[in-house]
Amino acid sequence: MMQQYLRLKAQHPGCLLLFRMGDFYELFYEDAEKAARLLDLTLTTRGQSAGAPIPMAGIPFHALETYLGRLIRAGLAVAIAEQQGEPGAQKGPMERVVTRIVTPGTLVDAALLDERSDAPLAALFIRKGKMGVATLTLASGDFRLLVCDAAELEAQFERLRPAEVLVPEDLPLPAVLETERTPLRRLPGWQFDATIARRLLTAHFGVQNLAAFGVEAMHEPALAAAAALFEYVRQTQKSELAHVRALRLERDDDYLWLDAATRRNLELTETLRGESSPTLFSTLDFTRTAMGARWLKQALHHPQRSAAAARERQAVIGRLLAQPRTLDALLERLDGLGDLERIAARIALGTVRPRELAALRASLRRLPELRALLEPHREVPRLAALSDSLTVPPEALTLLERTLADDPPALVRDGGVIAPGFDAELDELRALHNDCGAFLLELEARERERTGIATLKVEYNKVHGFYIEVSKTHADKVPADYRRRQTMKNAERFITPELKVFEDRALSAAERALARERFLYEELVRRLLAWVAALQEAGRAAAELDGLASLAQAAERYGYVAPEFTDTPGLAIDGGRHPVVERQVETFVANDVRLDGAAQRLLVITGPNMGGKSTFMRQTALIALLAYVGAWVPARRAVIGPLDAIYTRIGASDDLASGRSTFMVEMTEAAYILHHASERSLVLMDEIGRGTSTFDGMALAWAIARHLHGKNRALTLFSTHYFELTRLAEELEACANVHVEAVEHEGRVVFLHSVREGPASRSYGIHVAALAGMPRAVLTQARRELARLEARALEESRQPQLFACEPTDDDLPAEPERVEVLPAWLEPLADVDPRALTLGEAIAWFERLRAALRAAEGESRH
Ligand SMILES: Nc1ncnc2c1ncn2[C@@H]1O[C@H](COP(=O)(O)OP(=O)(O)OP(=O)(O)O)[C@@H](O)[C@H]1O
Repeated sequence: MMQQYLRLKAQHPGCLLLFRMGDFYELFYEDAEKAARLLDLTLTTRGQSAGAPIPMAGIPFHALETYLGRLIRAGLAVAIAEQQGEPGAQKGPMERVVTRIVTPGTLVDAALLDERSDAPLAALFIRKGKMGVATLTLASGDFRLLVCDAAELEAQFERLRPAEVLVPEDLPLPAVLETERTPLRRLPGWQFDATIARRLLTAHFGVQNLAAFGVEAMHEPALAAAAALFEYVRQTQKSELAHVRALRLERDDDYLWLDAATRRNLELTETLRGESSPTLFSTLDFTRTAMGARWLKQALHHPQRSAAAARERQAVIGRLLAQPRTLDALLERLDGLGDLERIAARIALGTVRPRELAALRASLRRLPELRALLEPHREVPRLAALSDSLTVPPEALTLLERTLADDPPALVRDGGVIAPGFDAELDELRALHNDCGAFLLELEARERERTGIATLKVEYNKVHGFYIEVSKTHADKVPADYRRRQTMKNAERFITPELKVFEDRALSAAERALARERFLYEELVRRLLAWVAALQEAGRAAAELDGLASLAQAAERYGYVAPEFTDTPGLAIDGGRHPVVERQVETFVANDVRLDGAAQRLLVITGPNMGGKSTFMRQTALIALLAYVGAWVPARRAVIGPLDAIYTRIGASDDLASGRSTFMVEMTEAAYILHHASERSLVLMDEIGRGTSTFDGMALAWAIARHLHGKNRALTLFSTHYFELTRLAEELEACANVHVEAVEHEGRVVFLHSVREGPASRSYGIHVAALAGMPRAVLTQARRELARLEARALEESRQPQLFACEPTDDDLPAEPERVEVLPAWLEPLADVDPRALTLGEAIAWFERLRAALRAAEGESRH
């Protein structure tokens, strides 16, 4: 038996092997140790190997799914070996065969899969700085290829969020993958071969060559990845993947580019802490089906570049909002609609369960109503297309209605899956089983009459089966065709040829009925294969309808508007709000933002901590993103120009795992942006430079801002706590200052959260620290130190400026003019006795003076 175990183990390297032994799945050696640790199982031993006891752990067979779920979530691949044949039927150990391999990226089982998320299997191949990616979502059949820069690895990872990744053994692991929690499988390098892929894929899709899918020479690296991926899936699924019907090439310019940091920072589907709420998705999600939820997540992660595509979706939302009754009826029909997409995949893989087919039948009954609902709105092009996609040939429903029982059990082996009246043989077997009692009574009456023994009984027990019992007193009346089965004290038990035939049939009827059902069920699934493509398409359409209806409901409840698109780069948002934060606070202060390529492409945002800078920047990005998703947006009005990417550098997070300091992460991300951002990119820079010493940080922030303005010419929101950076507006042609407003009230800061033109007047850091409950002594000391620093700064300001700008070709510094007028509010100063002032009052005057000077400078420029 151990030899058998070791052979199976060797055939499935990289898998945890669950080895069926009676009522348990056993694990041995390291597998046992690993499983005992992960699943909290008792580790025992069995037999010996090379003098040492063999570690063993077991899982009761009926709890397999639960334990399997935990192993898969821990990233393991599991092979399950079942016993074959009857126990004791052959000599030696029972035959065992691996019947199922479950890996995180190839899950299709409803019990193990997250209903509301898709996580594909991905394969990577990197050569000469180019990365080929192949992904397959087995549960829906979605198969894609992509070629991109190897440097985009992390961003692609964040976008695709694969459940499992296949990489060639000989690939030096990029740092990102080393720290990834996603399970990695290293496969032999030769499996990553574009020639093999061409052969496999042309055969699979039944085409001469892959040109039909747009595959060209440049896609070689992705094909190499696809070869390994296909082989892996075929091996683990032992299936032909009939539901993988097309290959989609992803192009970099299909979608708005969101780098890894941006996806995380904008908290699209996961908060920075890794929770699922509150996020953009959790806020907008009113979907009624799991398919709809998956569609919406996917849509939020893939804003399209094309304004035309966005407008199509917008139009659907608009129509649903204009026709509340249609929307209500639509929601009612979507409620409880089965997961057509995944059911279709399971049909193709031959793993679909009876209840899922019952759900499919119920859903197919509803599709015509859903379609009828959309018919009157055919002039909205997307609705017409969705309505057309909801068509599944009626034969599929007819077949299910005839074949499948009304309320089938969860598993085929429970019996009762096939409808009565569908199959004569099955009906007869079932009748035989059910009519047992009647037959026996009838036989008893007949035999009594024939033998004249009034006490004759026909009975059954488990050990001896059916028998006719005659008391000893009547032994002489027993007919010649009775065969003795058992002798009792006072009676004899007999069997007749007729009863024997009945016995054989009755006992095996139940078993045969079950076998017949299994056969008919498999036949049903095979016949359903013909409609897999139609079901997939209907599923996708229902998912999109559900997703768009969800966006419509969000728009309605939260008061969103349809954004407009323009061809001129820039953003003009009136009364913009942060979709998630506005749900968390009592009153949200709406803000405007204007960015355009020519006059104002760099906004320097200053103001106190907690003032709302990050919220303002993020909401701008979210509104732009939602616009290209095709959703309505939280604003009074929004006009959005063409965008190719959103980049963010927000917050400082230590990347301890890869040994990069906060500052290193910050600079790496910033460098990436400077290398990639274009005139059509929206860039958010939040407090860049704060990870290093003040002067270093300030100098870097200053140079980065100038680069974004002059070289990238990107649409940039640049928040900073370096007040010196507000001077950029004087030097750069398309730079302006805004600040988040806060007022002091009785020695405390009150945040108004409104964004105003011009720079902030001072840093409220110490007040915020007070709000945070900093000890008084520390605050007092800080105030003193601030005063000292400011005094020194005043001194230094008489010396040459720290960051006097050297004129460059692209920015002509505008020489600020001095204003010689004293504003009215300064007049009371004339009456103040400096010696009577407290230090705090003196600082306050000093601050006001400085702010006034700056404001005056600003005004004179305008
Ligand atoms: N426009 C707004 N209306 C109402 N509340 C807001 C608004 N903007 C921000 N807030 C509230 O203020 C809090 C702080 O905002 P935010 O994180 O944007 O500040 P910040 O200026 O970026 O601070 P820090 O510099 O410390 O990161 C938010 O969590 C939110 O509760």
